[in-house]
Amino acid sequence: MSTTEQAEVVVVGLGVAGEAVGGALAKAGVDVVGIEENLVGGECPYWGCIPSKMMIRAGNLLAEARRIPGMAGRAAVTSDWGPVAHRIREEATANWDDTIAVERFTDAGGRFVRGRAEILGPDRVRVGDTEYVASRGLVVSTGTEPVAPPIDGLADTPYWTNRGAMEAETLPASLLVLGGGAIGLEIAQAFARFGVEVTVVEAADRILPMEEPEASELIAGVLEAEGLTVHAGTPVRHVAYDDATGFTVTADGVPGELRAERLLVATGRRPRLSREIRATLGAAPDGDLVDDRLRITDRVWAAGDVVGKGAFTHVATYHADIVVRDVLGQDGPPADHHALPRVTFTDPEVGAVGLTESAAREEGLTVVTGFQQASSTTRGWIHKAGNDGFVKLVADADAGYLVGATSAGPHGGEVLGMLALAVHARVPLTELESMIYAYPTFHRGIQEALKDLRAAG
Ligand SMILES: Cc1cc2nc3c(=O)[nH]c(=O)nc-3n(C[C@H](O)[C@H](O)[C@H](O)COP(=O)(O)OP(=O)(O)OC[C@H]3O[C@@H](n4cnc5c(N)ncnc54)[C@H](O)[C@@H]3O)c2cc1C
Ligand SMILES: NC(=O)c1ccc[n+]([C@@H]2O[C@H](COP(=O)([O-])OP(=O)(O)OC[C@H]3O[C@@H](n4cnc5c(N)ncnc54)[C@H](O)[C@@H]3O)[C@@H](O)[C@H]2O)c1
Repeated sequence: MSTTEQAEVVVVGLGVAGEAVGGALAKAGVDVVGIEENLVGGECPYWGCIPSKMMIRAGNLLAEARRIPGMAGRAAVTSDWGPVAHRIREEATANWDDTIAVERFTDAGGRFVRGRAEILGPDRVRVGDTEYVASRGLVVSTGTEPVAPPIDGLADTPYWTNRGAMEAETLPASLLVLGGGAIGLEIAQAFARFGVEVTVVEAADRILPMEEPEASELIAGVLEAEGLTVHAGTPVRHVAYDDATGFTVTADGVPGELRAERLLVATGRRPRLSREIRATLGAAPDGDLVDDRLRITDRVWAAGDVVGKGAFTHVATYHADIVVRDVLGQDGPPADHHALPRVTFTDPEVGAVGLTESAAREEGLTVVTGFQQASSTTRGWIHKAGNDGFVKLVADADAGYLVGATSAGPHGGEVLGMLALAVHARVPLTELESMIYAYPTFHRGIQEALKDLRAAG
């Protein structure tokens, strides 16, 4: 027999966004039911940001040690995946156990339900035999799921998504990575630094196709110099698997067959929100899911990856703050994604904010750009080994401020900080030109790129 439970707010999906919304509302005294079918905390702590960055930190240590010859003496480097797998199990994920996160939510006053929520309408969901009715609001924070491309044979193979890679206790001898985006490249480089023979196959004509072409060229060059093989513009036609020989892949433009012990599919993610559920919630079938208060309709909010404005943890927490304020009836700035920052944590890191040059041109802006190689700055020259990188600025010449920027290089994600502020606050170029840049820092490359931008127009 089915039962009905009332709540003020029902949150579907307690990943980064849902956990933040549910926890904050519960702390504010709102009667919240939070529903999670898997682990409270979502993709980021268990299979995403945190474990991948532990791998990257370890891989970067190996790479730095290998840079010692010619710079600081000799180093004999022997890699061991054991401490990385152990850290991911013990420190990051508690062996993929969310007890602490559940307690954090219930201690705040939330009512926790483990199970898959079926959204029945703008004010109700069902989990098993229980219907939960929300008197004040429904929050949809169901995240994204990996997309598997319709490649002949792929579905019948035991390929990895990010989850398989994050859970790896031992490393394969060889890895084929489908997709040269953030997930594919971060994992590819980290695994390769531990001795895995890695091949990346990207369907678009360059890896990191969403970022500046200079970034794609930079990272492809660095990866190839580290011994990885990178194929771009080579869509995969067929995948096969055999226990004895592993994976075999054929791709247009790649002679013969590619073989590897493991295959990672990292070809993008899609929101966990079907067209039927959009309709059930009263959203249009296509286009923006939410308004600038993150409302789908009057009493239904969405937050995080599912919104489709950037699949990043910082977007999920940004959305969560806005939803919490709006549910509580508090004032605050509306959601604004014009200065969306993102960092691909390869080495060198590719930090970017706002529009790329081509995106700015597509918007019809009068675009002017400035560029500076990291190795030509004093700090980059001193740094020497591992100094690949650049700063690229994209300005709206008519408005006189930056609309986008890329900082690739050592600490590229940190250098991004002031560029993100400049794009966010639409700081006039004249202000950026008149400030003092500490010497010798990587961010002084911004000052040089500004000079280049002025010289260009
Ligand atoms: C390998 C990898 C590395 C990443 N690295 C970074 C990084 O360095 N920096 C960064 O900013 N971002 C990174 N991300 C992205 C980041 O993980 C996501 O942006 C973030 O997790 C989004 O949070 P969310 O709450 O929107 O979604 P999720 O974390 O996906 O949470 C959604 C939750 O909803 C639950 N759910 C879905 N449907 C239902 C239902 N019907 N009923 C009940 N529960 C449901 C799911 O089980 C899940 O727990 C990475 C992602 C991956 C895969
Ligand atoms: N550092 C970070 O912040 C970070 C790290 C990892 C993931 N993420 C988030 O997760 C999202 C998903 O990551 P992702 O790397 O899966 O997606 P992505 O969209 O960033 O990259 C997918 C890549 O796969 C390529 N591709 C698509 N179909 C293909 C095919 N059939 N064969 C070969 N290549 C194909 C695309 O052209 C693209 O380059 C990212 O967009 C990002 O928002 C963020």
